[in-house]
Amino acid sequence: MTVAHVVEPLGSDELRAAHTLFSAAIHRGPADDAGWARTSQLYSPGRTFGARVDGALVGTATSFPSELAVPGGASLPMGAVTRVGVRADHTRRGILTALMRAQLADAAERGEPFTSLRASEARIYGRFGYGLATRGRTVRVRADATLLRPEAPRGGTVRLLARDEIVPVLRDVHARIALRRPGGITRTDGWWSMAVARRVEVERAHVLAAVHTGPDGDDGFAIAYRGEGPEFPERALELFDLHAADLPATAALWRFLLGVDLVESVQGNLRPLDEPLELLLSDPRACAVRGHEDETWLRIVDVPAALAARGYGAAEPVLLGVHDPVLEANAGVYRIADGASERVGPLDGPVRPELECTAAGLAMAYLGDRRPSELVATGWWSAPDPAAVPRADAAFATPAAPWCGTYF
Ligand SMILES: CC(=O)SCCNC(=O)CCNC(=O)[C@H](O)C(C)(C)COP(=O)(O)OP(=O)(O)OC[C@H]1O[C@@H](n2cnc3c(N)ncnc32)[C@H](O)[C@@H]1OP(=O)(O)O
Repeated sequence: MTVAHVVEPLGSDELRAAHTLFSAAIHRGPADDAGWARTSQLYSPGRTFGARVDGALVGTATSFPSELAVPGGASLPMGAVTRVGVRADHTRRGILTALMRAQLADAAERGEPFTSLRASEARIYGRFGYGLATRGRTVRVRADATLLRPEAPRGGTVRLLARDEIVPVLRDVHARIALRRPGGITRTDGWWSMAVARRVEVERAHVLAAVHTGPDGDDGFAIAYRGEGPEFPERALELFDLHAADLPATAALWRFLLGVDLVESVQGNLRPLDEPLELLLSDPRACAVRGHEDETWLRIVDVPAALAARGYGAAEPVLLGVHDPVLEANAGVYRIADGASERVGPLDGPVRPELECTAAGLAMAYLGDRRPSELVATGWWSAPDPAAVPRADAAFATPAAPWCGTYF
């Protein structure tokens, strides 16, 4: 059943109501004044949509401006979509569909070639062209710094930050290093205020924040809290954030965390799939992998711009057909050759594609998370010409697993 609804951008005077609606949709109460003062900063002017039925607000979605690092070193504007919710008595009537369409049209108008989000449930966003583009793993490491192999990279020095240094220092370090890996995104001041400063200043929580200094200055950091809740054993640290420019800095930060007194384990959620913890440890079993989860879902809003912006591995040319019923301007046949991409015709034109995918399927390979061959094998892509599959694998290959590392 669909109902008559209107979707439109919300003014600043309606953001608190939108946030309360979202909070209720995820079974949380409304923010108090102090909480709202923090959390409101994630809302960027003009980027929140509301859906109304008979004048009443029944659905909302917002985004904040960010940049996304793509393979090859470039980064492009991206809308970081968050706080999506529909009132429980209005679900399954097309409200989210209308919000998503409005938001994607808005991103296209703003010239943002991507939107990205973290999904509360994995079945929601594929129909709008989102594909699972980065994944992570949850690891629990026995806390014992002597477990790091003597030959493991040592890095430079690690220092703890005072509470009032945490946000200003880490914001700058993150901005310097976040876009080195495909999938990395920039954070707004509103993000820092909501995600970190709130914990430090409003909740007065104990925060262990450490910075690594390498040969070129500060190049990595970690934020950890005492793990709370039934999933954490006694004396566990929960690693909220660990970004580093390279492996020596990563190893030094882990060595530091594993050596903190009165800590028996350190749990990192959604760590990069290729973070080589087991290779750094003398006892690889000290690192228990507790699960793999989806991290970010990517919507390629402007396929020609996105395909042109990323780098490609050395490969013979590939003709890729992209289908996109939601954003039809993306549909067409793209030729990827000599490290570049161009659209060479419509899907029903004389240039026949060797491989075909949807926007969601393309997003799964775009940052390097999945190889075209695995997507063909599992039916996400089709291969009218199977000989093109290894060529596509070589073209889309990336040296590192894509990873975002920012919760939004
Ligand atoms: C980025 C983020 O903020 S993630 C947080 C998302 N929000 C939540 O999870 C809060 C709780 N849930 C909700 O608010 C709503 O159920 C939403 C936003 C997930 C979906 O809103 P709705 O208005 O019900 O979606 P809509 O009616 O447009 O659904 C479109 C299609 O998606 C399907 N769908 C929607 N939600 C789900 C779901 N959770 N699981 C499976 N299918 C779903 C619908 O069945 C429908 O399919 P159909 O066209 O074949 O009938």
